[in-house]
Amino acid sequence: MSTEPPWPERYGRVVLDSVDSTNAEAARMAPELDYPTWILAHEQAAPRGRRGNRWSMPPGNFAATLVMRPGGVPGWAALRGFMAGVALFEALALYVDRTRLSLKWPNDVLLDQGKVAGILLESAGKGGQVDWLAIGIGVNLTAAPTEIRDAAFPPVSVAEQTDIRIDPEQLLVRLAGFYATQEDILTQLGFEPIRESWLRHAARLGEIITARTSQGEVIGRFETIDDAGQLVLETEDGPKLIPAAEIYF
Ligand SMILES: O=C(O)CCCC[C@@H]1SC[C@@H]2NC(=O)N[C@@H]21
Repeated sequence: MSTEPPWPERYGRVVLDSVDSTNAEAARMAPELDYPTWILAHEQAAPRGRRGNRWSMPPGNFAATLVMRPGGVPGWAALRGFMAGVALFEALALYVDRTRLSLKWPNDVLLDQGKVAGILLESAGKGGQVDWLAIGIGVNLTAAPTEIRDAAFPPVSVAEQTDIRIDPEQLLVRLAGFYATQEDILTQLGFEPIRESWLRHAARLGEIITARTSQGEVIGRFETIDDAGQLVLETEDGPKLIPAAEIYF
């Protein structure tokens, strides 16, 4: 891959040797932000994962956060997790055979059925309006963390699964390009084409899966995601819409 694509217009870029967490840095930068900005760090001392979990970042892995002030209601901002998932899928597919990659709802990337990347959305706002949104993306490029949290989806890394070495800064340029395209699609055509792209790469679509929610488990056929990104399961009691859950295959 010799030619470097251009950095997308109207996006800033900050590259740090080390930080506590790129999402924490995003929150600090947000009040002064003029335009959406990618923050990449080569080291994170306190990376965070979804649901209050810690995220582990062995050296050489990818850690970046896109911080923006998109305005609008939280549900609309949350669609950007799917946009980031599609963009990350496309960026990784420049290096790795795309048939080995898939998207696990809501926004993990799987490589050979193991978790290779996770996305953490954090936001703040008031009066029902989003003030800022941080889309934090971690990709196991060189090594998977050794502490296995989710035995159903053991962490894997690109290097260990494929022998392919990806430079984090090079991946960022490609990811930022694909992400900017997703924003253009959202502006011009709405969420529907993004929903369709996400579904094309979805893991286990049409199969029976288990969603573990705060109210218990729901088992059903993974039919689709709706226009708010909710999981739609066809269960014995009819269709169920699930806004938040961990899913198991
Ligand atoms: O739990 C998950 O699946 C989401 C993990 C997200 C990790 C990334 S690494 C870059 C950004 N900064 C953080 O502190 N977390 C996210």
